[in-house]
Amino acid sequence: MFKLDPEKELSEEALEALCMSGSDAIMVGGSTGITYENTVDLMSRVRRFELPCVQEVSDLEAVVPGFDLYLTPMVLNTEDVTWILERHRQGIERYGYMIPWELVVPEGYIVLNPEAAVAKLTGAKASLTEDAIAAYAQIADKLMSLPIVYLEYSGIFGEMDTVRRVRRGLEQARLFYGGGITGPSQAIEAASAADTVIVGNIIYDDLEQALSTVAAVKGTAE
Ligand SMILES: CC(C)=CCC/C(C)=C/CC/C(C)=C/CC/C(C)=C/CC/C(C)=C/CC/C(C)=C/CC/C(C)=C/COP(=O)(O)OP(=O)(O)O
Ligand SMILES: O=P(O)(O)OC[C@@H](O)CO
Ligand SMILES: [Mg+2]
Repeated sequence: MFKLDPEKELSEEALEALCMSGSDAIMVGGSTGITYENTVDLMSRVRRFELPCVQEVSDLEAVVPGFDLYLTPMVLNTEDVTWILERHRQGIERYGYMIPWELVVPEGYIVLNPEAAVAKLTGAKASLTEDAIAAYAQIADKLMSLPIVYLEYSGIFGEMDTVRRVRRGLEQARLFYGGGITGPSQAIEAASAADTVIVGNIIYDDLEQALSTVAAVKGTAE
């Protein structure tokens, strides 16, 4: 899945290449600079193509009707309750009966790069032992019954042994991996360790490398 950041510029050609790449879906989201306007704009551009388009909700001002799904992060490794349930309470109070609950899917986020914007924003305690990471994942899977555990290494390529260990411990949750995938070999590694891989920043740094991850993950590379 490609994660497109509404704050960043993307040419029509680049967007078309991403949407026609064979990727399973486009996720729209980012941790900073997300507005209603830039989200609507990106959603309507992606909507010209047939693949599913999901919003990863990060700001209450930027909730946009019309996505296929709403992924809702809950950051598990922060002590700031804002990012676990307070924004969510505010969202429910604000949008009430307009919320299409059948389209809302919570994600148990474990933020693992202390330098990432998301770690700073949420005050995540991101320098964790492997045991602690595995324990957070078990909380998401077994205590909270969250359908998605997201290992978020945003900006750096993570420790694949840790990703594999987390996945082995999950009973019902799907494991999302995101962070530092800059080409096909890392995409293959991550895809063999997790259920879903998310490719973000490289889209804006080297589009060809980003595109090459799709065939690599799907095993259709020449
Ligand atoms: C009416 C309607 C259509 C409603 C649907 C919306 C909905 C789900 C309503 C239900 C109410 C509800 C549960 C709302 C939640 C609202 C909310 C704002 C929750 C907070 C989410 C959260 C924890 C945000 C913190 C930041 C975060 C985890 C962002 C995720 C994306 C991410 C990590 C991007 C990477 O960031 P990037 O910008 O790329 O950073 P780098 O610089 O590191 O690259
Ligand atoms: O931008 P990168 O490092 O590819 O990470 C992808 C995604 O997990 C970010 O939320
Ligand atoms: Mg990014």
